[in-house]
Amino acid sequence: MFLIIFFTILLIIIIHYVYNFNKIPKESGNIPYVSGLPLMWALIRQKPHDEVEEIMSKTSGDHEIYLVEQILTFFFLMKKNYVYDFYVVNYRNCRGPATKLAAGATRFGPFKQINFVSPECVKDLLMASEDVAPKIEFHPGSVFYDFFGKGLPFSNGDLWKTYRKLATPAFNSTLRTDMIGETTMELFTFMEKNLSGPTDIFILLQRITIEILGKMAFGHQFNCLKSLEIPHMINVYKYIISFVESPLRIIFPFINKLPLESNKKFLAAIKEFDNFIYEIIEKKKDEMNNNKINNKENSSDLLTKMLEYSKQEGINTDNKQLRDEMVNNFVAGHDTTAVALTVSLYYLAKYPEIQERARSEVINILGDKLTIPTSEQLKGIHPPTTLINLRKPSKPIKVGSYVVPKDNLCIANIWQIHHNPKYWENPNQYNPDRFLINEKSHPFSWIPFSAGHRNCIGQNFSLMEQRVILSMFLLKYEWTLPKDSINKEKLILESQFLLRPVNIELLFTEKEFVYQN
Ligand code: HEM
Repeated sequence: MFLIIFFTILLIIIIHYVYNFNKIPKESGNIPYVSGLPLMWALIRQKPHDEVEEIMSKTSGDHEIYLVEQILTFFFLMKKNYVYDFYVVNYRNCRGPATKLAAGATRFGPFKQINFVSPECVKDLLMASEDVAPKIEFHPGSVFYDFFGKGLPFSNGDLWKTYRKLATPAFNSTLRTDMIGETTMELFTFMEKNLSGPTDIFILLQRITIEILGKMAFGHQFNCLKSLEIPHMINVYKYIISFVESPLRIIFPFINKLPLESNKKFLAAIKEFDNFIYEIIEKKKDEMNNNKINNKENSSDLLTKMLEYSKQEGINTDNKQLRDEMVNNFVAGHDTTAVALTVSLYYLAKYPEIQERARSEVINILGDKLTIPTSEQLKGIHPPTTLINLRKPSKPIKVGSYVVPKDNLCIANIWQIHHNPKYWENPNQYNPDRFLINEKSHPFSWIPFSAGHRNCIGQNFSLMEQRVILSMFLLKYEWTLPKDSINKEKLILESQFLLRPVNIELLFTEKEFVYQN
């Protein structure tokens, strides 16, 4: 049955493409149209992300902005049962000119999308006011809405303004290096107890970034670093994410309404996760109303701070909206940082001389004993990052010398911006020094956390987290790529819901340092 559906859909796609091949759509205005065919072919062959981007970059030539057709291509990655990809230009970028990371958001279906690949054009898009270029929103009936609701990344107008206003100061007060450092020490103990030989670093870093996010977002310990067993709530969460990523359900949303066992299981999982978050919200509210929040330990998480600010400002917070904010922070805040760190550790393994230089930099600032850095010390250490953005103009918008017609999905293709040879010398070469010599020649040529009023609210937190973890790794271990690593020649990134590294195993050797209090 599955095969019949699969081949029928494949046939429809092929007919659609043959029919539309190089036909310039009327709605593209003066924007150049680029065929999505070469990209589709790359996706069929399951090319890694950088090759897919390169193919698209070659196909689009020098255009700063272009319109491509999204394809309903859904190739299941058999090994992981994950979607490969199903839109023409993959806007979840990653690896920037030096070490970079990933993450993403998605919009699927038989739509056209406008791809922004130059800093000048992206600037006009990201700086456009919200009434011209709002973010996309999910609506009831989609699995995205069921889980993400109307959290910051997917809301506009007064709702977004109110919660961004509450979250901004709350985020600033979560910048505590001690909590991250202590959790990193837990990670080292976990590694000593449970791991030997080559270690899948992404899977490992997922554990610590989830643990840190639980503490930072709502003061909860998931205990991902206590044993090899994955905590129940994290399994529930992972199940929800795998469901939300299911292409068939996004393309044919009616499936979600059918009385299928899988749908019931999904809704039950959401309910379980929601109850878990609602309980935390209720507990925090109760603690605050009864003045039980009196020590640093349980008062510096994001949720508590948002509740405190809402009380001070006289803003009524709705439990459902707080739930949406927590869910969105949770999803936006751990794999992104885990990928960034994985990519950093990978390049430092691939280039041992750069690892040594990074270690010397850290030792210079922190001394040569394993220690938790302070915020002051962190200012001297420089790590990297990157990402995506989705806008759907409600009115025609002028971008460079083009006019983007309304209702077209606009994507800032950060990958291509970060690899644009017009702005970066040898963009594919790993060269962290380019940031020291300030090679960035345009304010929008390096936008890992986006820019403008919808930029990443977790940027400072993530950068601090990366700096603490990376510097502590440099003090504690030396690491290399195993001889048979599949990433030996180059970093393989797989396009899933978020861009993910594939089997980045590293070999760690402990350095002989004593923990310094
Ligand atoms: C390396 C790590 C991260 C990267 C590369 C990243 C990247 C981004 C980017 C590019 C956007 C803007 C999208 C747009 O312009 O449409 C964004 C938004 C957002 N990020 Fe991050 N992010 C990271 C970490 C985090 C963390 C740790 C959190 C929270 C704990 C977080 C929470 C959010 C939220 C809530 C938004 C929506 C902001 C709004 O629309 O007002 N992110 N992120």
